[in-house]
Amino acid sequence: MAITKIHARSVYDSRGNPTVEVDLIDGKGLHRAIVPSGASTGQHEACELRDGDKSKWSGKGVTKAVQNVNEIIGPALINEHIDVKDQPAVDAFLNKLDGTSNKTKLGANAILGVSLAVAKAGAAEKGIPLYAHVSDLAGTKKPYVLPVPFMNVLNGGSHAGGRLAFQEFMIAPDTAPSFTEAMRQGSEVYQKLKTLAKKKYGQSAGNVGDEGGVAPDIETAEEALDLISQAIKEAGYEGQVKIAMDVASSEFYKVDAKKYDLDFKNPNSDPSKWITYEQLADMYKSLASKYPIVSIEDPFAEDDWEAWSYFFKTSDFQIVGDDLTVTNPIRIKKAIETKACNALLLKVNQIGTLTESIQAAKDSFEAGWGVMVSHRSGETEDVTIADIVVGLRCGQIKTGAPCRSERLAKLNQILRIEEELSSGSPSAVLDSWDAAEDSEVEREKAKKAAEVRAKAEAEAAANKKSKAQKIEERRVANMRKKEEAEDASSSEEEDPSLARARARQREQDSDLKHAEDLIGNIGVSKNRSDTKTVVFTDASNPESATDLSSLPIFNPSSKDQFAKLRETLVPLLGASSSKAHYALFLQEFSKQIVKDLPSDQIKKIASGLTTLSNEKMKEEKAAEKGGKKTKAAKSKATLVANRDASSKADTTSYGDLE
Ligand SMILES: O=C(O)[C@@H](CO)OP(=O)(O)O
Repeated sequence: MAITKIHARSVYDSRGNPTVEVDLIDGKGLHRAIVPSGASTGQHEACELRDGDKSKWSGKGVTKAVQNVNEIIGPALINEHIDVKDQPAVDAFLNKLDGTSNKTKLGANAILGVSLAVAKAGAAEKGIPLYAHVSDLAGTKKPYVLPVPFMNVLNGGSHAGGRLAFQEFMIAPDTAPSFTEAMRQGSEVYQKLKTLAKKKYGQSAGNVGDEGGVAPDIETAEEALDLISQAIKEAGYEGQVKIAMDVASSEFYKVDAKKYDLDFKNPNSDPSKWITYEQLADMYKSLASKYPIVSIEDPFAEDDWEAWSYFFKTSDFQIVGDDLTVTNPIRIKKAIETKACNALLLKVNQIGTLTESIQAAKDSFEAGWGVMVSHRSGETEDVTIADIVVGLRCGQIKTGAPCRSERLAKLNQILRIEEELSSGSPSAVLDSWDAAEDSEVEREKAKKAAEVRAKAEAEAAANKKSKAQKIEERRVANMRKKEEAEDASSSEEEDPSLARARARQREQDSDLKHAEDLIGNIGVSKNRSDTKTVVFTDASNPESATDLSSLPIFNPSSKDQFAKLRETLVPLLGASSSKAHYALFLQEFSKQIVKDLPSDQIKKIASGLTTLSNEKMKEEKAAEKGGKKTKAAKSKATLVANRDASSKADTTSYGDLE
């Protein structure tokens, strides 16, 4: 069914900040999606395009993203006539239209709004619920799995004004016999907790944070966990309702010191008390020995890979990657390879399209990971993630406390789905967990299959390589034979000048052949004395050849001569930087050009590039998002916001954190 109209507008999220809403109209009607927004965002997330005009919405306007939908994405997509049921084709088109690796041109918020609206249109055209359409797209097995709701009932870190460093304390009713029952248990524990918090810490402790959790001014994780354990006990669910934490530790990681500062909201925090990742890991293990903790998210900072791998090796609960993996297949791959965690926090706006989100989940499943679908701290009435978690059969969702409508909208949608799926029969969370256990087995099988496939692919690659080598050997042997034959005949009967021309041509051909993988029509070949000859041929006149290696500029030895070489080459090569193949060319080129260096030198070069890439990313983010603050900057804002805070919970400072 053809799309007749795509229209975006700026609406507001749960923090009162502008966000993108997209309406898509086709023969089936109107399909609407609203994009969420994070506060403790990972540095590696896809670009959320903000206007940056400080005179309006403190720079948080999304008019550019809206304009990109209305003027670029909408018309282009309508013109393309892609079937709305073909989500991968739509999302591939959107990515191509954007053309950047992190959606910095059009904005991940603009792209995601369209991607999700298309998904809803696809479901409507098929006449099935969105979760069923997502399930089709992902190829997930049936029966559907209803998720365990991980409810964030106590807020700390950068989501609250108190001194508590850890960001989220969640309850997980994972033994409830149905989603409906899980919700009842969660809501009862939550109400108990609110009463206890107010009793112990005063009326303001009952004020709720961005995600609906209470925010008492407590200092340590133990205090928070004691309070929650007591609420679970008093509600009558001891042993049944478990606990999970999102530490969001990037917020209190001191990059230079490589340490974690649990007192990060105190501007006069004592550096001698900052702890190493090993000490933090020990703290988690000691907490888990006292409280029923089943899952820890972001236990270490987003780039502290060593700490993640250490923790993975030495602990046995669910370790969830959020800022670490940012729903990005490349970072997920790295986390799988380095054995950094065993679960993914899936946030659609971290990557920007439904297809890539599905891929992130599938990659995670294939590695035997768990997947927890997640809201953002800035949410809306849009409930798409409820359908995604059921459609992908993830078995886990975190979407805040059972409080505040933008949180409950998702949980209420799952209640509807449960009703629809069970039609009154006791379909259950327990069933889901049984099914989830089944899927554990399936995941294990899938993991094995993937290992076998990887091995086969590696062998195939090795075979391919030796085949290529054989072809090359055959080519060289044939050429040698031909040369010998030609030399023999030319020495017997050929005109000497013709023979010379032929020899020269042969040399050029050989040079060109050897260099075909390097740079266009520049040839590289080893001559007999083992110095490299580099011959440039003019395609329009093959007789004209220049030996570049004989030019002094290409034989540098002093520092100045190398500088001269760099000044000559950089503008020559850099002039092509906007061309499509440039990045690919550079990847291969840089590999070849450093391959004779010792490993420590290569490492130095690589780390220089990483630093450059980080700086670039920051600049791009600042420019494209209109000066959106980095995590470090946000932490600073937190310190400032709390400098004069009284010992009571300061919920007014939530806004300052953004
Ligand atoms: O840290 C998180 O996991 C999320 C959601 O709870 O917070 P934010 O959306 O602010 O990144």
